[in-house]
Amino acid sequence: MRGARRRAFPFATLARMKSPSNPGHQPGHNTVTVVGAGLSGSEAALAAANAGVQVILYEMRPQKMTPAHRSANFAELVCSNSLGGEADTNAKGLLQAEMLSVGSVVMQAAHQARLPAGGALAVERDSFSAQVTRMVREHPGITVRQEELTELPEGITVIATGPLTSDALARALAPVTGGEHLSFYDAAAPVVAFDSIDMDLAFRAGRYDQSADYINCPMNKEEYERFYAAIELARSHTPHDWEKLEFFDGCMPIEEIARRGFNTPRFGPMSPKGLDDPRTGRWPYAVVQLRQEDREGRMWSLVGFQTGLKWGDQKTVVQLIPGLQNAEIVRYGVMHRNTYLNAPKLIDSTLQLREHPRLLVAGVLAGTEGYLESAATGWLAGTNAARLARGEEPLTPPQESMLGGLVRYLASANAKNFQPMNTNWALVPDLTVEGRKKLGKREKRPLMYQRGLQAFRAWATGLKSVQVSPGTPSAETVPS
Ligand SMILES: Cc1cc2nc3c(=O)[nH]c(=O)nc-3n(C[C@H](O)[C@H](O)[C@H](O)COP(=O)(O)OP(=O)(O)OC[C@H]3O[C@@H](n4cnc5c(N)ncnc54)[C@H](O)[C@@H]3O)c2cc1C
Repeated sequence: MRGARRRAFPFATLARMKSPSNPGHQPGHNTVTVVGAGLSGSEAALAAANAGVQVILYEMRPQKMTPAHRSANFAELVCSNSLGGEADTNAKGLLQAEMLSVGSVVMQAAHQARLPAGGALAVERDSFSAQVTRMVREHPGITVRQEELTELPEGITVIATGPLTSDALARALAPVTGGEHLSFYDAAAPVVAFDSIDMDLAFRAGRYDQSADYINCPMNKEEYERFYAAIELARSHTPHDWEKLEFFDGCMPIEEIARRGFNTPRFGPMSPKGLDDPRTGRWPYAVVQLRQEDREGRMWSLVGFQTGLKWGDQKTVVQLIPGLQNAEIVRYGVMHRNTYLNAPKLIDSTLQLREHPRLLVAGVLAGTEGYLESAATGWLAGTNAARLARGEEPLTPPQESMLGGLVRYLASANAKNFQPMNTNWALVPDLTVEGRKKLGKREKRPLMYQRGLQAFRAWATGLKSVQVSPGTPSAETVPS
């Protein structure tokens, strides 16, 4: 079994720690505190509780809401309702399979709440988070405290407070992170009502004849030029201070994409590739795709249209899209603060803070991007927190696995311009087969998928606290 060989937490140190900042918070030796019940915190709490330790879970909602959350539910999805592609050619597909194999609560709930979305794992958001909430609340080993934590508690703690960590806790984190936590903004896309979409202009299709789960709004050149001019004008009305900020490439506002050039949206979220317009039999000049948001299909979000435009301007821009000329916007796009640590400077691949090994971080705060990545790092942080509580070494999954690749990247990336990272194939070692010069992506990725899943399952099988589900991958030999 591969594992990081350091930072077991000595209990003598535990005894010397400061008294608790929150009255009534008294973690014992077999107790782990988890702060935040989002994607990562819910997963961390269940992983630790399933490993047999007592968990105290703090969640500040609904007493104190974040700017993006709307409910009191745990693991609320604040923007898209997709956990990414499931195929064995997709890096997210591998991470999903790894998480399923160790009984991830987020993956279980996602499968129960899934909606049709081509090759992606999309969910009905309310039933998804209701299901996670139920599983966390019903676990006998978890005590939920619905309050904001404003100081770091004593004892072994997983901090999973996400991109919208409350200001008070962010301040409390500064001394242990050396003030090296950063913040910037990213954006959510508008959602429109299905019955306001003109289906005489829009058409249902998936790219390259994949299942027709998307609604596509096609544009000819003149329509695109009008749309582009409007978005340029709208951008000039919007306060400019956010433009100096850095964005995740995968969540860049559409107006920022447009600022980079006339054709940039057409080569990004508005790409027409693989979409035959039934009216012309050809690919349009540009396309806006809509993805189903709720089980009934009454709400559809504009794919890749995260935006911080003022709401009046947003409406003008959206209604210039053919098929959306009368669109009713049921949720406007917004931009939000994002808090994360400079992971390579601060954390080990076990997700412990190097200088404060009793503290573990997970989710966006740990420098990951994405729902699935947050959940997966939550699972590892919870598992390692439980190991520390039992006096065992914390571990790192194998490097061939997607989770192993991700946490190794967090601990070892270039700290200078560190930006949150999501799952991708470059995180795991490349694959070569003896006697073959070069494998194409389509050939190689399913093999990397099997290699990663086999390695992960073998590693997880060695963890006494984890039940690894039988089944995939196939028994055929995987090249190393
Ligand atoms: C606006 C926005 C849109 C996003 N869109 C997407 C997307 O479309 N797809 C995607 O994959 N990812 C998206 N992300 C990024 C990321 O995947 C999600 O934010 C994800 O929810 C992060 O999981 P997490 O567990 O780190 O944080 P969260 O899920 O936000 O969980 C953190 C929890 O901690 C609680 N909390 C905060 N401070 C305290 C405190 N002091 N005491 C107690 N509780 C506290 C919060 O209330 C929250 O419930 C988006 C992020 C933002 C901000």
